[in-house]
Amino acid sequence: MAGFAGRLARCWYSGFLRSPLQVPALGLHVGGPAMQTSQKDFNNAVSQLKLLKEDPGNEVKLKLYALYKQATEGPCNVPKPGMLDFINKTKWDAWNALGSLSKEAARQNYVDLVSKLSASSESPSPEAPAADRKQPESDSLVVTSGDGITTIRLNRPTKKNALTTQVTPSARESILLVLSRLFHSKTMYHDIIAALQAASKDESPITVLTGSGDYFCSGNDLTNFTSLPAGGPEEMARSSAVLLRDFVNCFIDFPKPLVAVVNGPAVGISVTILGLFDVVYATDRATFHTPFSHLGQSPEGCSSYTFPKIMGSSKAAEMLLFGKKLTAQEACAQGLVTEVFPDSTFQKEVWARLKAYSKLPPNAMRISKQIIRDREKEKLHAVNAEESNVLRERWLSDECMNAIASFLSRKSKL
Ligand SMILES: CCCCCCCCCCC/C=C/C(=O)SCCNC(=O)CCNC(=O)[C@H](O)C(C)(C)COP(=O)(O)OP(=O)(O)OC[C@H]1O[C@@H](n2cnc3c(N)ncnc32)[C@H](O)[C@@H]1OP(=O)(O)O
Repeated sequence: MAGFAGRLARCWYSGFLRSPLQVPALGLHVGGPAMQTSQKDFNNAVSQLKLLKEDPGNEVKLKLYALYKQATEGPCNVPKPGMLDFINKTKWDAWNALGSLSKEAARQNYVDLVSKLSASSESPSPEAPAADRKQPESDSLVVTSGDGITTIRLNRPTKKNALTTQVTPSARESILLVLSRLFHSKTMYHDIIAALQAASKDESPITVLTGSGDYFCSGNDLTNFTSLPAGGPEEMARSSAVLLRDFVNCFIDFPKPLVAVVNGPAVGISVTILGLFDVVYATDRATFHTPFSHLGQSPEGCSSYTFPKIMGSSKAAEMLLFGKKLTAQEACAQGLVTEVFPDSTFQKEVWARLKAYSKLPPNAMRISKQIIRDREKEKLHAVNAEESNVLRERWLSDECMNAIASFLSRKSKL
């Protein structure tokens, strides 16, 4: 007890417990020296936010939004938006969660949060940009070329490289712009399409898709479903089906050797498109999971056609209908993966091999790919169109809505 009291006292004196109460969900101060922040400090923080070099992520942006509203308007005083108005409901929830926090305390929390973000965005990034970094379409996707290889790297490691339709805002965007861009604009899917189109015409003989961090990709970002456009769910489903079809078409039509360097687990659409790659190298840590039924959805990426062809109809059904997760070794035995490498040597071995392959005559490789793939293209486009149409319906189903709501409320994980 004495030890605990001593530690408590030391914490108190070192300022750790300066603010005696906290709102647990957001980790916010609600008392103590909060009253000392002036309107000027607050205005400075609002300006400072515009200079951030890195996207703080949607969760932090929501906190900032809520604190800004509380600091300027006081406790939430507007009616709760409807169930399907996901975005406004999420914003309302964040603001409402601040309860009766005073305007002064909200100002203090806002200033503290911005100053923390500014400090961390000034420290050097752990992944320094490669010297040959070419066209960063956004921070979520990094495209580099070198050694005869163009590498398209999914770069949202904190979200397991989920494919978002929300844009990573670049530096110098005002809070209003940051918030408005939370909703719609160019997406990671569009960035990948653009990167593939550029790579199809560039000098590199080989193109690679890989991920940053411990995941290859966790599939479609399920929070994409919260961005309801003006036309409501029907419009969201319609435009998403068009986006999906265009996205998959780029893989079907890609003219050069396309290699997946699967650096960790892969989920959903990042698994299904593998059937459209020429070669798939995987670390032994990778797993392959298509939980479409769990999500009330259905197969895409031409997997309803390529998977039965690659692994036989019954193995394909176990993955696509029942969501059986394959280990890297199983995926290799079933033909989805070309070769599995020990995680400790994965990067070294794979890149050395790809560098050697990239020295092969590029035209010969393109022509060989054409002969192998061309007779299937028409069929693949038809399958892609059909899968996208079926998904359009699925996205409006209760099964799908409930599964997404469940993930968003953190009740379910795969
Ligand atoms: C209608 C709108 C669509 C518009 C676009 C259409 C375009 C085509 C769409 C094609 C259809 C695609 C289908 C699919 O891909 S289905 C597969 C979807 N993916 C999932 O269901 C995976 C969900 N994630 C998880 O189950 C777990 O996060 C996972 C097992 C991947 C990892 O678990 P772990 O415990 O290791 O890590 P965390 O859960 O703590 O994850 C860290 C943070 O990352 C967030 N995260 C991870 N994956 C996703 C995701 N797919 N969507 C959204 N967010 C994701 C996770 O929430 C954590 O975030 P926080 O730190 O903020 O909590």
